[in-house]
Order: sequence, then structure tokens, then C-alpha cells
Amino acid sequence: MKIAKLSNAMSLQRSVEQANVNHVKTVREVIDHVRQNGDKALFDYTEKWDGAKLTNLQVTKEEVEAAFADFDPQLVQDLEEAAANIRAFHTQQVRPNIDFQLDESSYIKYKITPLDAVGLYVPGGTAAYPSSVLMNAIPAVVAGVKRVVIVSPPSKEGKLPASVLVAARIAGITEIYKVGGAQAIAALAYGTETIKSVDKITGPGNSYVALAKREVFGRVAIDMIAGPSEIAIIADDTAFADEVASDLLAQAEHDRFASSVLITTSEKLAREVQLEVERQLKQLPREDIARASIENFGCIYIAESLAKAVDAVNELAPEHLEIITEQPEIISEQIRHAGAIFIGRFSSEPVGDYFVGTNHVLPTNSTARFSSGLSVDDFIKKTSVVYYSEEMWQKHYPKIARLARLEQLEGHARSVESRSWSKEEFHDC
Ligand SMILES: NC(=O)c1ccc[n+]([C@@H]2O[C@H](COP(=O)([O-])OP(=O)(O)OC[C@H]3O[C@@H](n4cnc5c(N)ncnc54)[C@H](O)[C@@H]3O)[C@@H](O)[C@H]2O)c1
Ligand SMILES: N[C@H](CO)Cc1c[nH]c[nH+]1
Ligand SMILES: [Zn+2]
Repeated sequence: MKIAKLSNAMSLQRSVEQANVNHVKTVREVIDHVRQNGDKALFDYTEKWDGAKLTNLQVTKEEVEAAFADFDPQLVQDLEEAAANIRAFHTQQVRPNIDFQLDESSYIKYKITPLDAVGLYVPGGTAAYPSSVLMNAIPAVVAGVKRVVIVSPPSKEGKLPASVLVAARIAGITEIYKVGGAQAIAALAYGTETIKSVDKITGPGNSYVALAKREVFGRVAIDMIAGPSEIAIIADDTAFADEVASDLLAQAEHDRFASSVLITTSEKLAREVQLEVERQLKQLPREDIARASIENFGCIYIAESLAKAVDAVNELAPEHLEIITEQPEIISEQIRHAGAIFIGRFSSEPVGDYFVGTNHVLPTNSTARFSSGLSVDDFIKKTSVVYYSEEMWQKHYPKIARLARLEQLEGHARSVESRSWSKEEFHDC
């Protein structure tokens, strides 16, 4: 892992965008093919890219039951406890309608309505992510979405991982399809014979999935384009090198394009973390992925001061930030841009990935400057409602008409003026 002076921090450029460009053509072809050929295209692509020859796209009740029956009861309990924590935190995010009384009878409102149907993409491919099932499904259920659908690519044997099915059942989701990649996103957006279209698609995935979400945006809503995982750690000489190294590697093992950055005021810690990363890399089953990520997108930066480290993090706006310093809460208050912040040595990032209750679907690629992680807000919409009494109308319509004429919109002015006789007079006619 490289060590550099912090002045070079922002030269850490990712080449993810370039990889994306190469996939755009494929993704557009896949979407067109699914629109034209429906289920047949889904079967063909699943055979081509996942190696599975399916006869049925939908997961049956029996498959879910079988997965549950064979699953380690301790893990079921762990998933259930994680689900309860996620449910508890997300329930706090539920918003009431806003009612604003204008006079005795007139009012305006902000009315909250859950979305009717959402599709959750659960990545398959290189790993199974039951935690992502919980992180996507629970906020949707808490928001009150009626139809929640899961799509995920099957194994060569035509199965979804038991852990994904168990997590889906714990979250209360029963409509699950064995399809992944851009073809799954196209099916959710446009519908096929088997999969009815949805209103919004959420969930992370590889660059084919991310690009497909971008392509169908407008036809349906999407949560975000969540790219490869990222972590930045601010640490001083109170941090332990082995702990810091393991936190960097926890993100690196996700993806060859994941980025892991340490910003420290301690040169000693920097050198020790460098050695530790190398030592611990050899112990990881996904060493090849983690090593590629650390070599291409990993760096240890030496900062002159913690204030400079804070500035760099605010510029970088990382998906995850860990603060392992003498007074981490004080540093945390100065952070303006990060998807999620983990304070102190006992709040390592996997606490949030799996268990504590916060969401792990977070903005990447510096988009934490202007966006937030997945929440109940992603599964609702807000409609304004207006009720004007005759008295309110009487009082304000001349002002509205004048404002309309200021914009030379005579039709608007006449619309508001056209009520210039009361209901009683109307009924008397
Ligand atoms: N941000 C988060 O919360 C979070 C959580 C979990 C995973 N992730 C990320 O999700 C991603 C998972 O990626 P993955 O690949 O393992 O699974 P995936 O499910 O996203 O993608 C697998 C699918 O990609 C498609 N595909 C593969 N090769 C293709 C090709 N040559 N042409 C067209 N389509 C092709 C296939 O349809 C396949 O089913 C990783 O980047 C990981 O970091 C993020
Ligand atoms: N750290 C990932 C988001 O960047 C989420 C995840 C899922 N499983 C483990 N981790
Ligand atoms: Zn993770």
C-alpha cells in the first residue's frame, strides 16, 4: 500500500468511469432485447451470463421453505436480530403528513404516500448478500410499500443462495425472481410476461446493473448509482495498526475497484499499517480482489494536522468514514460530507454493514456531497394538497391574478377570477 503526503490526496483518481463506458453498449442492447422479447430474453441472458438453464423465473414457496429448514438456526437468529435493529432505526424515519391550517377551514398539506411497487436488486455474481436484502427490503416494508419484489442472479444450478431466501423471508418478501444484471433491471422497468413492472428500483450491483439503472431512470425512479465500496479512515497515534489495516481490507475485499484510504497524523502508524495490510492480505480468502483494490485504489496519507485530514475528507466525501483518534466525536462534528460516520475503535464499519440498524446502501464516488444513504424516504412520495375556502379565495384572488399577469399568463388570471360569484348565488340561478 502506497504512503504519500496529504497534499496529493485528491490525485487519487478512480478509473471506474472508463470501465462503465465500455459497458454502455452492452447494457442498451440488453434492455432493448428484454423490451422486445420479454421472458425469453431473460432465460437466454441467464443461461449466457449465469450459466443457468431455467424453466421458471419465480422462486417458489417450497424453495424458500427448504432454504429455511436447512439453515443454521444461529444464523437465522443473528439475521433476525439484525433485521429488528434495522426495523427499529428505520421506523424512526417514518414521517407524518404535514398539516398547515391557513384559517378556520382552509388548509394546505404535505401528504405522504408509499410507492405502490418497488424492485430490489440483490447482487449475486461473486458473493451472496443477505445483509443487502435486509437493508433494501426493511425500509420499503416500513414505508408501507404494497408490492416489494426481489431480483437476484441464480447460480449455475438455477438456485438463489439460501441466505438470500432466508433474509427475504425475515424481511417479509415473497415475490422473488432468479434474474440478475441489466436484464433484471430492464424487466423491472418495462415488465415481461412473468415480472410486472415496478415504480422504483433500488439496490447495489456491478457496473452492468448500475448502468442499466441509469438507462431506465425516467421510466422508473432509482435510488442512486451505488458504485464500488469506499472507506476513509482518520487516525492519530492512539490507533492500533492491526485494527486500522483490517478496516481498510474489509472494504477492499468487496471489489477490485473498491477504495480504502487512511489519513493519519502519525508517520509511525502509517508504516505499521502498511506492513499490517500486507500481512493480513495473505489471510483473506478473497486476497486477489482485495490486493487489486489496495494496489490500484488504496493509499495512506500523512497529514500535517487533524484539521487538514478533516478538510481532505470533506473534499473526498467518502461512502464510509471511520475516526480513530483521541477525541473522535469532536472530529466527527467537523465532517460535512460522508455517507456514514463510525466513531472510535469499537465502531468498525462492519457494525453498520450488518447489525447496528443504520443502512449500508450509501452514496459513493463523492456523491455524499449531495445525497444520502437509503432510507424510508426512498420509498415514499409527497403530494401537496390545497383547500381554499371562499373567504380565503375572496381575500387573495386579486393578488394571484396580478402575479399571473406579471408572467403574461392571462388564462391563469382568468381561472382564479372566474370564481367571482358565490355558490349561493349559483344555486339561486
Ligand atoms: N453498496 C452496497 O451496499 C453494496 C452491497 C453489496 C455489494 N455491493 C457491490 O455490488 C457489486 C456486486 O457485483 P457482482 O458482479 O458480484 O454481482 P451482480 O449481481 O451485481 O452482477 C452479476 C450479473 O452481472 C451480469 N454480467 C456479468 N458479466 C457480464 C457481461 N460480460 N456482460 C453483461 N452482463 C454481465 C450478469 O447478468 C450477472 O448475473 C460489487 O461491486 C459490490 O461491491 C455493494
Ligand atoms: N460495505 C458494503 C457497502 O459498501 C455493504 C456490505 C454488504 N455486506 C457487507 N458489506
Ligand atoms: Zn461491506
